[in-house]
Amino acid sequence: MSQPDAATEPADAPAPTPFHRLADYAAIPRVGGLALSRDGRLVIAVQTLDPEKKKWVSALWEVDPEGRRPAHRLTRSAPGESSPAWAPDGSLLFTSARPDPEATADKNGEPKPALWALPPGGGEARLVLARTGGVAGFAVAADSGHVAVLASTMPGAADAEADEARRKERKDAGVSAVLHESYPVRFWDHDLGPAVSHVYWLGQVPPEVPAGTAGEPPELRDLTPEAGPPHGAGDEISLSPDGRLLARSEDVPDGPAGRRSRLVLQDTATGETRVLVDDPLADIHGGAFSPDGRSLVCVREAMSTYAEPPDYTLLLVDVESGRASDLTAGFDRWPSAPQFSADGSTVYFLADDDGRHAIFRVDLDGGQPVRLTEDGAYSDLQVARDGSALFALRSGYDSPAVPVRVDPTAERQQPVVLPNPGTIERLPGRLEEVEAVAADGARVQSWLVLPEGASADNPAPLLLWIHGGPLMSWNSWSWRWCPWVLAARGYAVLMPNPALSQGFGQDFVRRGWGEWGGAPYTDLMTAVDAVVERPDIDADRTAAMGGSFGGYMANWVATQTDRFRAIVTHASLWDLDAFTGTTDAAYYWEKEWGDPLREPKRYEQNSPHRFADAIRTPMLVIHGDKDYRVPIGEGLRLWYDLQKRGVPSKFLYFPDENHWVLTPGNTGVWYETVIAFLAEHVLGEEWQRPELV
Ligand SMILES: CSCC[C@H](NC(C)=O)C(=O)N[C@@H](C)C(=O)N[C@@H](CO)C(=O)O
Repeated sequence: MSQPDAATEPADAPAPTPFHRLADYAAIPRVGGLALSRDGRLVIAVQTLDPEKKKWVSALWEVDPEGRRPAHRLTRSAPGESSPAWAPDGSLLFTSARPDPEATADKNGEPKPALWALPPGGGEARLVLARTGGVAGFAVAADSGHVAVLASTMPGAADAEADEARRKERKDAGVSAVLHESYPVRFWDHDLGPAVSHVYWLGQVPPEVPAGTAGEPPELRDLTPEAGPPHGAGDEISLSPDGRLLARSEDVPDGPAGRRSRLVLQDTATGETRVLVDDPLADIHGGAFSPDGRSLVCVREAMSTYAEPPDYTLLLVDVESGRASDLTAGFDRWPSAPQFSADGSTVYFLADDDGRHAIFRVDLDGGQPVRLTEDGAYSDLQVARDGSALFALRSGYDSPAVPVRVDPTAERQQPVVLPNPGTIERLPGRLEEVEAVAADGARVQSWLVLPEGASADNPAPLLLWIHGGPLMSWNSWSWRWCPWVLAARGYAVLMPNPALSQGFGQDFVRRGWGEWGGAPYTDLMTAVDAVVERPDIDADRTAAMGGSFGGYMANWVATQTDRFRAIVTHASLWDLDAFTGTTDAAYYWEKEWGDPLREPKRYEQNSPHRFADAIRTPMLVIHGDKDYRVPIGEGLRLWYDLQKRGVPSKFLYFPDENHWVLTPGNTGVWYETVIAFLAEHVLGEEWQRPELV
């Protein structure tokens, strides 16, 4: 089945949906962060294309929590606004790299995010705090309104002036080098050091000064003067409601080239610090205070070993004594993002469950967690202060993220969608949930997107999409991997959750632990086998695609079977040994794979590069040079190995994208190139080279 690509039709012909034309797709508003005030005002961050269509820019919009009035835009600036949080007086704090209208000169050079406040009654936002290295994040105390900020700081800089002077010294001397004495040295897409993150106490947001008057820069107190490489004071902070205590997850050395995180508590008046939860066998993070500030709930992530995958649970911690108890013992899912209820008697949290990312509730006085939502994937959970409602962002394959209201007392509910600028009116096809049974009896759940018109008379070509992680699952909307863009071009897209996927229990993860080429691969084939039996799917025209771990698996598929007509592999792992030594956090992988020198077995059995000679399927390799998670060496070596063997292949290389392709222009050519490659090999059409690459 082939459908005309609206992109090739006259530009003024109306497209049936925004997924038919990549320009329309890029222009869909994208809803991000959500924040609820104590008096029930709701704000979301919405990304739209800038006038030049070179980047997506985020602005803050107010949403009616009752769902009666349309959302309206609160902020407007070229660099955009993000990370909204309400202060108890009703002012709205956010970060933005917008210029300060009061500033006489731009001391900072390249604009960096600063802390801004919009007054309670609306009007002009004002600059609260700027730092040369930018404001990386902040926390507001729910009752007192005290503020703590995260800012990157040069070693030994006691104040903002010294920090600025040290940065200038390096710049003037043309020095960008960093001397490391600990592991790791990079994170995601940036180098670590020499500046590291510090936590500063701002206290109350200083009052506004009359227009035209130069206010004194606010006084900051460094709560973490000892913060050092590689990660400084971390990037996760929360304040007790009265602002007296600050909890943060702190990164500490754990064996040679290893790290783990622990929870520390600081007295914000004295800076005195004590370790609240430190477990040599676990990472501790995500601390949230109870409304009375006497307890904390946090996530304990039992570290994986060669034999066992990680496991997660929620800890309820007494702030005074540090005594911790397991709130979700026996719950065979991985809880995250916990929040107390308004009266402190319950904790709400999120967890992957059966192809969903649901909201759960667990009572402090015992009992098993209860699932509150039926379908969809939730994030940005907010608890109303009067206990009447929860607010969150909900997405799924039926919708991108939209703000919703959730009843805290109802189970397995469909939430109320609140008016917002990101709702999609029509999708180019339909969504089904399907399942298959593996040889060992395990159930393999999948999402199947079907294009309009797919039928026995007009069976759709099939794309197998393989998720990354691998410890995650297909359950939420992704703008980077949006199946509807392919459905609008006539493809069915199968998104299976094979062994190692989250939300199906610990045993389901164990099935694939250390054996990526085993059950995770055979589960995917089981899912494909079941779907190609359907009359509305064309079993002869299929392709496999994946990114990151999904790219690993796409490579593995290429070495194991010739059943697909094409393979697309993005940011993929090719040589597991080389990858483990060069990724930004080797310790994350070494636990599962073992020391590459002393325990080579798993590397040898599961590394696709060792089976390169078996590849016959045409491959599209995609990689970004700023990818420090799966470094570019993986893509380069894969490309070389394919070229040496004469495998029909193409390499879409992004010199300045990271693990993800994020700019509108590059996103457009990503989809264009993938669509052209699939059209050639799956649909048998002539190769059409995308114009701009
Ligand atoms: C919770 S999934 C594990 C994430 C993993 N973390 C580290 C420290 O390496 C990771 O980044 N895995 C990548 C190889 C990957 O597959 N990433 C996927 C999912 O995050 C992606 O789409 O980028």
